[in-house]
Amino acid sequence: MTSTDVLFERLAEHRRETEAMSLRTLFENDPQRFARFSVTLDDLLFDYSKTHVTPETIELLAALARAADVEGRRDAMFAGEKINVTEDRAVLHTALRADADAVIRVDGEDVMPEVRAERARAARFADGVRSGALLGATGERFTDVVNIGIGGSDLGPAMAALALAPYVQKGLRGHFVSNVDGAHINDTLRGLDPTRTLFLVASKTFTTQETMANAGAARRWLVGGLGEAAVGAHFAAISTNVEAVEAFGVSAERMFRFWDWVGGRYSIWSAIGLSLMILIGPKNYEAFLGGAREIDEHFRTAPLEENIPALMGLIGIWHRNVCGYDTHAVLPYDQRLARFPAYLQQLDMESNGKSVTLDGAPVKRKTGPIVWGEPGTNGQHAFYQLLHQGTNVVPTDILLGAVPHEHVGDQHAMLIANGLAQGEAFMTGRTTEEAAAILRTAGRNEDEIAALSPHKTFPGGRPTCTLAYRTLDPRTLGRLIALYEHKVFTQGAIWGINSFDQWGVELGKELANRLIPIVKGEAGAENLDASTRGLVAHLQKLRG
Ligand SMILES: O=P(O)(O)OC[C@H]1O[C@](O)(CO)[C@@H](O)[C@@H]1O
Repeated sequence: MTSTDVLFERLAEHRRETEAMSLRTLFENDPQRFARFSVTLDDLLFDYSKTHVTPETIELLAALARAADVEGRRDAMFAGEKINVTEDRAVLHTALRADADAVIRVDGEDVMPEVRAERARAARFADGVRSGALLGATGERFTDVVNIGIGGSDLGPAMAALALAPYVQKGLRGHFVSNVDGAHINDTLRGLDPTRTLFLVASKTFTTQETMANAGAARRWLVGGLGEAAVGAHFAAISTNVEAVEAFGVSAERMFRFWDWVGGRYSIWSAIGLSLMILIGPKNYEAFLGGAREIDEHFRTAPLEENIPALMGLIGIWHRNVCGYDTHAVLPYDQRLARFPAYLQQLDMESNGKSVTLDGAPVKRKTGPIVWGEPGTNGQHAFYQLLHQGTNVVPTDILLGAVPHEHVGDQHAMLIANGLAQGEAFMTGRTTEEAAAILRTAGRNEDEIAALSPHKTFPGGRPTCTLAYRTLDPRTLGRLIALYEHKVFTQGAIWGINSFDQWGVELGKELANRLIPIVKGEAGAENLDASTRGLVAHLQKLRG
């Protein structure tokens, strides 16, 4: 048995000893509970007191992190070691937001001069679009920026452009096309004017089927409107694959590079963020990077017991491996974070949805949970019923911003009150006796009370972590993303998996490529399994 196995066993035993104690009791027994189980970092507050942890739980979890050498692995990542072993790559999204004078080496070479130079090029381009120095082929100013990408080349900029809408320059609109479904590009282009539209083709590999198909469609649309000669002025590309970009016909000065040591789901900090940089401006984009840098510094230096992303990861381990909860809901009480749960799905599930350890052996325990969520208060009227009374316990993260960008009556107070109320309700629940007492006060008779009170009982004890911040500005968005990145890192290190590859997406891609000619009727279906063959035949019949 390894030292981590021993600690997992001790955690299981500790869980058995403490499970019966309700969250209510934990609060009653310890007036210092909130102070004990919350951490602040400037305006940011991470409150994990509404989870079933005691000082001993945190001690054991921190010991587990130390036994798994989370700190050593963290330092190896920041130092540019090739911790993505299956792809033989460094993992250095942190270099993209590092200090101005940082020196970070990969294979002995300082990558920072190139990082800075490429960001400066992107900033010049963004400024050119924003100021009107860079115009379309007919001399019009760009008003619409269409990012064409998918996964990490879409979710980050799309999520962030919505989150930072108050910072978008007036007169500029961002659009994000990802799905290979032609409806997506079609609906986006409808209503756009080619003379004022700039396309950014964003793809790390520049081979991704969806992106290449959509880029081709955009090119045809533009050529249809303005002719072939206009392509150069209306397209830019972001990729690690110089040759493929050139082959697509984008000139070198319209190509923005990043490097194989930036994972797709960690690439918002690279030129993949160009659409965001154009929309909010290089200065705001720098503040966004700066926010992430603050969290990097905190993650690198704070002791595990006061380290917010490490604690987020450890509490996630507690919920996943010790309490046995399968999913994790992220509930931002901040409408502009509507796409944040989707962004985190890729970050967390593509990183930690793994079944083998770094050396290829089967994992000994469950890895990444299913991550999902919707902004509050919308989710309250959809799936919270299950969160409160369902048979699955779902740990939640509630995100709360103190200061809104706009003041619409007293709606912000209503929003915050709802977020706080849900955390409180998840925690305290309502006993059957309490439900009965409320019914009695409402004048119900004893038969009605007996019939109704079980339905009006809330088990409570449903764990919540709350992240509160001043306002959703570029710096804060950078901090929030980096917190979750390092949370995912902490968990991957404890599970001993590679959080930086994504081989699990390959099989579906291969099979789709094999099926395209079959679906088009250009190849026979005889080698397919009976179900897929039957489905192809049915769809072909419907397609006529
Ligand atoms: O940027 P690319 O190379 O087009 O890849 C897009 C996405 O596809 C994936 O490889 C998964 O299919 C993601 O990891 C990545 O973010």
